[in-house]
Amino acid sequence: MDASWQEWTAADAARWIVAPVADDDKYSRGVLGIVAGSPEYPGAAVLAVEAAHRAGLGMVRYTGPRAVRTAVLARRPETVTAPGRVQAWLIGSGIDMGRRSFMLLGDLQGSLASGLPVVLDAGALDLVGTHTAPTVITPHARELAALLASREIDTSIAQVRAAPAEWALRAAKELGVVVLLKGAVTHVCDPDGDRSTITAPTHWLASAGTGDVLGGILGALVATHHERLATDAGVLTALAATAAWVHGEAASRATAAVDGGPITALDIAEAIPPVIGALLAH
Ligand SMILES: NC(=O)C1=CN([C@@H]2O[C@H](COP(=O)(O)OP(=O)(O)OC[C@H]3O[C@@H](n4cnc5c(N)ncnc54)[C@H](OP(=O)(O)O)[C@@H]3O)[C@@H](O)[C@H]2O)[C@@H](O)CC1
Ligand SMILES: Nc1ncnc2c1ncn2[C@@H]1O[C@H](COP(=O)(O)OP(=O)(O)O)[C@@H](O)[C@H]1O
Repeated sequence: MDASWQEWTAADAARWIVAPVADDDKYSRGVLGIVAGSPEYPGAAVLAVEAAHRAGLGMVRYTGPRAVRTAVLARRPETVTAPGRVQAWLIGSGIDMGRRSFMLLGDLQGSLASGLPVVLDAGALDLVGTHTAPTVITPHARELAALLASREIDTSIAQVRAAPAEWALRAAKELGVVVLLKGAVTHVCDPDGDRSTITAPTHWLASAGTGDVLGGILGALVATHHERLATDAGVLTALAATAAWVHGEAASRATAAVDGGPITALDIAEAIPPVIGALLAH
């Protein structure tokens, strides 16, 4: 691998975790708007919302389809389902690009037009480049290959899997956004040359929904740092690397709690708070 890729550490991550102070309220801490989940994939919204709450932020607003809202509220009644102001967006998880309704597309485009920092995942990845908001995309190898192919950049899943560092960097430069390319080693980079790897501490992560949990963690970190992001969009890269580190560490703790046995995406979300606590004490 290129020597300029550095492994993100606990000490690096600890710099990006903030706890509330006396004059904070739920709004100053950051509100994350989530446009995710669908009748086909309601669980993705539940997982992203759960992870965002567990990572620590002021509020989550979720205004998706009624059936999905019901599922989200059953798991996390703290979630606000009325529309309103937010400081950051997580969009696309659990959405099938090919089945987006006119209304949903309007919601996605509205989020992007807000100019607020945005985490673009799964079914919203094709919208990258249609706006100027500070953006981080969170594809896995198949999604990155499809996205690049749609921009007439000739590649394949096999090529992305064989050289993830190169393709993540190429995508960041061509698309002008922060790229978090998921895998057993996650690559985070931006067009300015910042680049980090996060090596997953456990392969039990390879199960359905863990990417949705990562999106929730990252969305929460972005919302929490909204004031800094308003003047310095460059910190998005560090926030993305921190989210991947927290995700891996939560998975590590979750499997350790079951003697190294299997874990689910929800187990990972539930293991986030002690990871945040340990980073605050770091
Ligand atoms: N709980 C939830 O709500 C969850 C919701 N989720 C949401 O789902 C959405 C899609 O995300 P994704 O990454 O899974 O799909 P995607 O990149 O389009 O790849 C599809 C490819 O997989 C392949 N394939 C399928 N079955 C296969 C098999 N048995 N064995 C081998 N291959 C198989 C299939 O190949 P094919 O069958 O066409 O040959 C196709 O190429 C996304 O919005 C995400 O957020 C997920 O997070 C999970 C939890
Ligand atoms: N073999 C593996 N070892 C460790 N981590 C993995 C492995 N495969 C995938 N992951 C991690 O698991 C998560 C899977 O996310 P994603 O592919 O979006 O799944 P889903 O769409 O089901 O949520 C990512 O964070 C990725 O880095």
